[in-house]
Amino acid sequence: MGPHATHRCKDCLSGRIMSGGQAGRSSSSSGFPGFGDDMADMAQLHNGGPDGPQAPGGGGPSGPGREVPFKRAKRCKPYERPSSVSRNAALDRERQVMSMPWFGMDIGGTLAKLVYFEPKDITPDEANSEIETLKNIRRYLTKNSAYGKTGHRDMHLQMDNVEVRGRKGTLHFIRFPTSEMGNFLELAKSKGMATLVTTVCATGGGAFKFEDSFQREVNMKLMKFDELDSLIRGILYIETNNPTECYYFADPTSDDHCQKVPYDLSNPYPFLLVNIGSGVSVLAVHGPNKYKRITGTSLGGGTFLGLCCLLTGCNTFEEAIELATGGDNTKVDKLVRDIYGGDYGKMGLPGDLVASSFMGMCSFGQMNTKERRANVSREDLARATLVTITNNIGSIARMCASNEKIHNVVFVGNFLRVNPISLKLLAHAMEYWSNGTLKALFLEHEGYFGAVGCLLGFNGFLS
Ligand SMILES: Nc1ncnc2c1ncn2[C@@H]1O[C@H](COP(=O)(O)OP(=O)(O)OP(=O)(O)O)[C@@H](O)[C@H]1O
Ligand SMILES: CC(C)(CO)[C@@H](O)C(=O)NCCC(=O)O
Repeated sequence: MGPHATHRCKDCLSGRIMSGGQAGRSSSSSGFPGFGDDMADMAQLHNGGPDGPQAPGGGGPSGPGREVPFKRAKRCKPYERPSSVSRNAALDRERQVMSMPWFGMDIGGTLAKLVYFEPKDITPDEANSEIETLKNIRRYLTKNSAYGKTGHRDMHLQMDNVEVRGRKGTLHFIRFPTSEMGNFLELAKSKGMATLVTTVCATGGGAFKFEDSFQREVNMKLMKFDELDSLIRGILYIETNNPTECYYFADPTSDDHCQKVPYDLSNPYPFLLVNIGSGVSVLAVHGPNKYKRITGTSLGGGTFLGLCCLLTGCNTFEEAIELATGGDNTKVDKLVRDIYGGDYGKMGLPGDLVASSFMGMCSFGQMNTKERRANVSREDLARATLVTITNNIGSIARMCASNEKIHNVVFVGNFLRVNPISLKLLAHAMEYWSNGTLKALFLEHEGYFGAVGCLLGFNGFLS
């Protein structure tokens, strides 16, 4: 589609974006088959530290001041024979983590993601010696799809017959709002978790925030992992284990011809990774242990949900997306053609491009603003909010990809859950504004990679 063509896709409307390895299988000294000792290196390599103060301009992308150039992998320390005390502590750790049940948890700003590994290769001896509590927990998790009022198992994402830490089994994917952590811990307690000696692998900000509550309420130790290390590790693992994990959209703007097409991501590097959670992190990934966080923005999925609730009175993400699906952002936004009467041809800006988000709502925007406001529905407001947030993220992603000279842009995070409008908008934007040189890629397990990555990890834990 050329710059002057009209953008007619109902999913995108005028929401065009402006301006725009394989997981290791080797055995390792950790004793966890499938994982090398690369996590420790990874922790040293990445720029995972806190970002420093918010850049001026508030919600915009965190600026170049936050960039930290690639650090070279530190050389391994010369081998020192571990003392018997530290050896015992390490063995203790390993024993705790290896004892079932195996969970990986990513406790984010909005959603907590819990990945449960159900072993399917249990020997008769093991089955006999397994305590009742453990059997009950397994039954409870695998036979239900809802837990309490707000916990859900995403059954369509379940992965059977996978290998984790040398065992064969099934991965189950469960989520609940982080705000319900108190109830989650209550539930875990009521199922007898506190009677098991358990260490849970955990990541995300909540692994730090809720560490004491886990210990106090359910006698669980958290083995903490960095969220971005875990994210990448999880992506590589799931991509390796699911041949249809990665896809792109062919013809994203066409209602009739738009198609989801599988994409082979087995040689992924380099790629730009855009994680759209409550906030957004943008990473340049050059190898399994080699990445940097380029930038981020606080205008993310949390912003969409917050603004949408304020503007429309809706209460859930699902409701917000449903409203947006029936809305028209051109009733709310000001388009290039509202300013130019048509295209701004010299700069390649088509008339149906959003020139200014939400400007149609403000008093100096239009002569007939009052009537216009009266004509705007909740659906239109939801759509405009979704398009605004998506466009902004797309624009940042595009600039980062071009600065880093990277062509594949992988979008993940739960903002993309049940959200084909944003998926297609991002797909179109990457392609259109790069003259076809950038490709937007998406992954089926959207928001679960961090939880999977830390379930797999052992080396590289933070404490
Ligand atoms: N059922 C849901 N409830 C709330 N938000 C949802 C839901 N489903 C999808 N979302 C969207 O996903 C976003 C959270 O995504 P995700 O779980 O990837 O991030 P997070 O880990 O909570 O946040 P962060 O990584 O920034 O700490 C929400 O802000 C919202 O836009
Ligand atoms: C703070 C995190 C990393 C928590 O997951 C995420 O919400 C984020 O990347 N926020 C954007 C922060 C910024 O760079 O402006």
